[in-house]
Amino acid sequence: MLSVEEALTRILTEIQPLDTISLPLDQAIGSILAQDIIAHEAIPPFDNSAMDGFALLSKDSKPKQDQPARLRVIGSVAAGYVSQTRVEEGTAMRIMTGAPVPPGADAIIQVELTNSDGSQSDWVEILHEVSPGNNIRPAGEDMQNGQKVLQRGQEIGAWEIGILATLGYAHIDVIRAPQVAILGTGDEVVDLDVELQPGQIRNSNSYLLEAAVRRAGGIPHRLGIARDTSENLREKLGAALNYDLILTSGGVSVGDFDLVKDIMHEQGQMNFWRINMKPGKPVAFGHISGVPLLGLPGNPVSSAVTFELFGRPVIRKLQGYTQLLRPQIDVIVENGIQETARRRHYIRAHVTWQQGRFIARTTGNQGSHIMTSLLQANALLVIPEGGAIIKPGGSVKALMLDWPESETTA
Ligand SMILES: Nc1nc2c(c(=O)[nH]1)N[C@H]1C(S)=C(S)[C@@H](COP(=O)(O)OP(=O)(O)OC[C@H]3O[C@@H](n4cnc5c(N)ncnc54)[C@H](O)[C@@H]3O)O[C@H]1N2
Ligand code: MOO
Repeated sequence: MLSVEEALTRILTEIQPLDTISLPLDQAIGSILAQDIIAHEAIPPFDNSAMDGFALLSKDSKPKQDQPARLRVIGSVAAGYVSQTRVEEGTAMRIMTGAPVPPGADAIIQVELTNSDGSQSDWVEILHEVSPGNNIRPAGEDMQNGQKVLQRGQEIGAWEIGILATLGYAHIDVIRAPQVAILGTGDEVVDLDVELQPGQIRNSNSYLLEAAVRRAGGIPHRLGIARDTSENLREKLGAALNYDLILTSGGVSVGDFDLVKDIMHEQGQMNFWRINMKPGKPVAFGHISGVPLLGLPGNPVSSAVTFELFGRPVIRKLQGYTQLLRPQIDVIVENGIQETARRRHYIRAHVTWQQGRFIARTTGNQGSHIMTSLLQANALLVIPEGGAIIKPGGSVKALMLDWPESETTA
């Protein structure tokens, strides 16, 4: 059986980032840039005031015979307007934050350091001496015309959106999000609007996977449920060939109706089957007609955990991300663990930061059918192959499911 690391490497080797599309800026959050971003203008575009106050000649701010300099106020300039009037020696102009510095002035003094007769006053006393450039934000101080500000391959977050908007990029080239087909399998599995008959269960996996795919940045499409016949599975998978990735759940073990692997052999290729892990051993990976297919196990927890470990990195790589894997940290296991499994065990746990340490508490019954073991689980404790006994207060590695991906390879 493959190790988790081998399986990940074999999967990711087969996956390459998708092609580029142009997106309106307001839809680009979370995408990876497919172009370098060059500033085609200086930012700020013009010298402007950092304060509400007065524009003046700095040399006019010197006290005269111990008396504050008194200047004639020749006008006012608000943000959004350009003053044509020149500030000459002995004069000052009222100015607001963000307004262009009027010609002639080489400094701004904030209003709190002046004295005047109010907003209509035609004089102002300068209570502090200022140097040239005081409170002036020069053109190009932030970004210069021609400067490369963002690089191809960078993730677009809210701050990048702000910079792109500042530079006037209304559309940008990004790597497109993958279209992901999700197929449930099994004669026992029915949709949510159907009244359960004896022996039936609801198709929870497809809904969980749909949500998880969306959270990973993919565009999910539930393609229903394939019955346990080769014909029906073939037909349903045939409808999935226009997608970038196919996720199935169920039908990958050794039962009489576990047919996903057969169809992969028949219509494409199976790269591997089975990983030395619990939950999630029977994962199968390959392609049909060139479309990558990740066959996840039917047990709900196995399906959820293997999606996090393998499906999510695939969706990220398709989107052009290079950081694909969640970080692992050392945590203290509050309630201890006794584990004898031969496979590597991923135990659902809730990790919190308490008094300077990360403390993990496992989430109860770890059966791969116990969906409630996923509730509160923000981490998977990694118990090595062969098992381990960890006393209460002992330490173990935890894969942090709610920390941003920071690692590139397995
Ligand atoms: N003889 C063996 N039996 C099993 C083995 C094994 O090694 N030898 N492995 C077990 C393990 S581990 C797992 S995991 C499961 C995986 O089986 P499949 O992936 O083939 O899944 P199914 O048999 O179709 O279903 C398993 C379980 O999950 C429920 N299920 C299926 N689809 C859904 C769905 N869409 N939503 C919710 N629940 C679903 C299904 O009813 C079954 O209870 O195999 C073990 N058996
Ligand atoms: O691998 Mo199965 O997921 O242990 O139940």
